[in-house]
Amino acid sequence: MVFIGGAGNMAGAVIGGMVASGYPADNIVATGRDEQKLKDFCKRTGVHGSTDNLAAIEEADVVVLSVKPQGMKAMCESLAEKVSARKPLVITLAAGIPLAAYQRWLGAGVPIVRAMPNTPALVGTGVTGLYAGDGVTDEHKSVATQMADAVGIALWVEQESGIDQVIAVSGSGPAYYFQFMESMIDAAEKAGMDRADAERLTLQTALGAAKLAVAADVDVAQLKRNVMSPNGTTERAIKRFQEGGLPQLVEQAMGDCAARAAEMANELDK
Ligand SMILES: NC(=O)C1=CN([C@@H]2O[C@H](COP(=O)(O)OP(=O)(O)OC[C@H]3O[C@@H](n4cnc5c(N)ncnc54)[C@H](OP(=O)(O)O)[C@@H]3O)[C@@H](O)[C@H]2O)C=CC1
Ligand SMILES: O=C(O)[C@@H]1CCC=N1
Repeated sequence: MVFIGGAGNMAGAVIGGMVASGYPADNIVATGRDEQKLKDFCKRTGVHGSTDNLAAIEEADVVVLSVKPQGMKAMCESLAEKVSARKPLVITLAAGIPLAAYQRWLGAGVPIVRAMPNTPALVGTGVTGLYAGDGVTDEHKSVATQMADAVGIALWVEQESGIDQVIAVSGSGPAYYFQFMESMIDAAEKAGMDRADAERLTLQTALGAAKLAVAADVDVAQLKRNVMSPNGTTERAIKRFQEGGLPQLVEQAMGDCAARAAEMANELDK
């Protein structure tokens, strides 16, 4: 499996998670332009590295594309001849680029899966949304599912627009939680707590809440009520969140996120 842009944030997290889960590092090649960065990454993970994309994909059955959306067209066009001749399974991790664009850039008939992972893949708790284009076989789907399962949970969506919904929930979602944690840490420090203590307590609380929510047989609304004593402290805090419009704000932010993914598709060089 060859990851183009493999030492980057997203592919690096997927590769790190795959290797940690037992996938043989020897079967993975990461490519990049920055030789030192690639070297450090390969040393850390045990995978092979190359600064030559064309040489790296020479015999690849699976090519994972993980460069920034802005660099995707040029990168695909540079691989097109080889990819359209050999037709490996191409899995793209990019947000905001529709399958139709890859078909233009790589040539028709190449099996392409759009995958939308998230960075918690690095610690095996990732979420990957998947969408299969034309010509993707069950065998291809099982390869993509295996990659996703190795680093967390997978969800196949039926419509390509489902990928934008996945981005709004889980692709970008880790950053929403990091923002919330950052705000809690800042507030606790402002209130007089030592920053390191604030960080430790905030992170453990986030971890505990997520673990409890996954394990519990009641929904998150009930778990929230379980923390709220009538006329107690939590009720006062939650009232402030609700009066401040947090639920609406979350809905708007997720809407903006999905809208940005759709907008990015219109900004592509044709
Ligand atoms: N970050 C995230 O949480 C998520 C990102 N994504 C998607 O993943 C993709 C990558 O994002 P992210 O990892 O954040 O970005 P990064 O910039 O961290 O990673 C991109 C990598 O691509 C490499 N690269 C760029 N051009 C080339 C090229 N021509 N040949 C080989 N390698 C190249 C860069 O290497 P070098 O520095 O050596 O140039 C860099 O390491 C994006 O398309 C994004 O939409 C999807 C889900 C979540
Ligand atoms: O912010 C972005 O565009 C990428 C896609 C999902 C998470 N990061």
